[in-house]
Amino acid sequence: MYLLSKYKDNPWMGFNEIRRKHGDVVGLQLGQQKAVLVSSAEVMREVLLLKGDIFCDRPAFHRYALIFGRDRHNSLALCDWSEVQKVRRSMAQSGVIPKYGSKGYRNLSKCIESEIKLMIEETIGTKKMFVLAKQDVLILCANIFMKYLCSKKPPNGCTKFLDSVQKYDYIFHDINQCYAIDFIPNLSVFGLHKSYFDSVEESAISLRDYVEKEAVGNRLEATVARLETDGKDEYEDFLELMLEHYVRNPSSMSWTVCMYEIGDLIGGQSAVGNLLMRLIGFVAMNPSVQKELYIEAKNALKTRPSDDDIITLDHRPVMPLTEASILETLRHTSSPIVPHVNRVDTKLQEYDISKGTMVLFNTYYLNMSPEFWCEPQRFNPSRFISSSGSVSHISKPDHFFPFSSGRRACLGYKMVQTIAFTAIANLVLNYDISALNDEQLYEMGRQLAPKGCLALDLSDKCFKVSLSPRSEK
Ligand code: HEM
Repeated sequence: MYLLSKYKDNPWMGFNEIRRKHGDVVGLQLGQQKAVLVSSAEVMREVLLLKGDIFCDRPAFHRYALIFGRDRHNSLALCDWSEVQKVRRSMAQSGVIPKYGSKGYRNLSKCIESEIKLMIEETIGTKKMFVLAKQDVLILCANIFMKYLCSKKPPNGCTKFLDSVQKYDYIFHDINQCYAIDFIPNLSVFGLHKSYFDSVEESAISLRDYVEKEAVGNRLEATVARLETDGKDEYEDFLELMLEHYVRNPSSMSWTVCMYEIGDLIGGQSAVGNLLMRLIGFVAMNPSVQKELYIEAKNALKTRPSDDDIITLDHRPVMPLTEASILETLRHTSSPIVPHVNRVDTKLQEYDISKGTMVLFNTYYLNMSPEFWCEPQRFNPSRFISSSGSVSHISKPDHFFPFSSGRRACLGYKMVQTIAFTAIANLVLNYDISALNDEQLYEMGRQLAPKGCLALDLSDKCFKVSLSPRSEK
């Protein structure tokens, strides 16, 4: 803890020092918590894949419980592995990882396109420069998530909806932090962070209420009515799929678990919003990359014209650089894998790992070390492009897995890739994106420096960019 506290601004530098001194598998005692730091792709694969059935639980941080009704097992991402988790994970998978060409995929691409089109129509008509803030990006993503998962379109300016967007981001920001009290729960007797934790819990309770009343509303009654009249397995959206499962198998998932599941997935809006804002920031700071992205988008529309001159998911195969700009943002973000915990005594390489040890993954080292990447600090999407003849395609090295792997791997990667792709492609096609002024440029550089955390500063403190409509497309 002492060594890590030396690197308050970026604890990953502390992890790197530990790796340099002691190797790829290092046992740590973090307060009352036994932990092991792993820093090689080979050992990570041992944890995530080879012994995925052993390292499948999560740490029991009190903070996690506060967000989920005082029981972290209500959460999709922070619970231990269980029969309920198996069921709700596979259900979530069919909702947020729709197969290419399926009805779900077509529905997702329609939701994304209509929201992006709306944003462009509302802003481009003015032909004036405007300021884009993180809140705008979060609202765009929240609209897509609500529409796709629950077929809901909150009215413009709806205060309950705007409040939920802000609260989801607040909770997301908190989950991405790490506190000494997580590892030394006894510190709570000193009332450390009490008012802050109270406000996190309050926001989480209010979001739970929002989900049940506004996102779900009367859909349970509607699902029951549909099943009684036609009984067909045709569901409209993820919410209906989940409610249908609840009606048919009430003993396999409680109502509370269902409400947290849909709430967790709607909350994915904040992860996508923060990543997209990062990508927009990187594009603003790197005009030469922006120019290449613009040319790629313009050419894609020429070879595959679309209604309304919008870049759609159908353009993905001919826009590898745009795809690569998302990967490069993920590399720079170096968001950590949520810690895993082993449920029985086991071994990692030749080391004994006792039951209940928390595994920390040194993804920062794998993503930012000059041992693995040429000029790792540079934002250079082309590093993910390979060419065979005149055809370019994406190629990812084996040590890069931003969404993790195995039975607890991220469920949101398709939402991230599809939304971020369509949004950035249409933004660069229509606008020149730049820093607002020198002060904002400095802030952007500071906030985008790799720190192993996906959450940007909260909306009121986050950098802003300027968008000037292009004179020609
Ligand atoms: C840039 C955005 C995102 C990144 C970098 C990211 C990354 C990750 C990582 C590294 C994990 C941990 C995997 C593990 O422990 O092995 C994870 C878990 C998870 N992610 Fe994401 N994620 C993102 C967005 C999303 C979105 C948009 C959603 C929902 C739609 C989502 C849903 C989940 C869930 C449910 C889990 C927990 C899975 C489980 O524990 O079984 N993620 N994510």
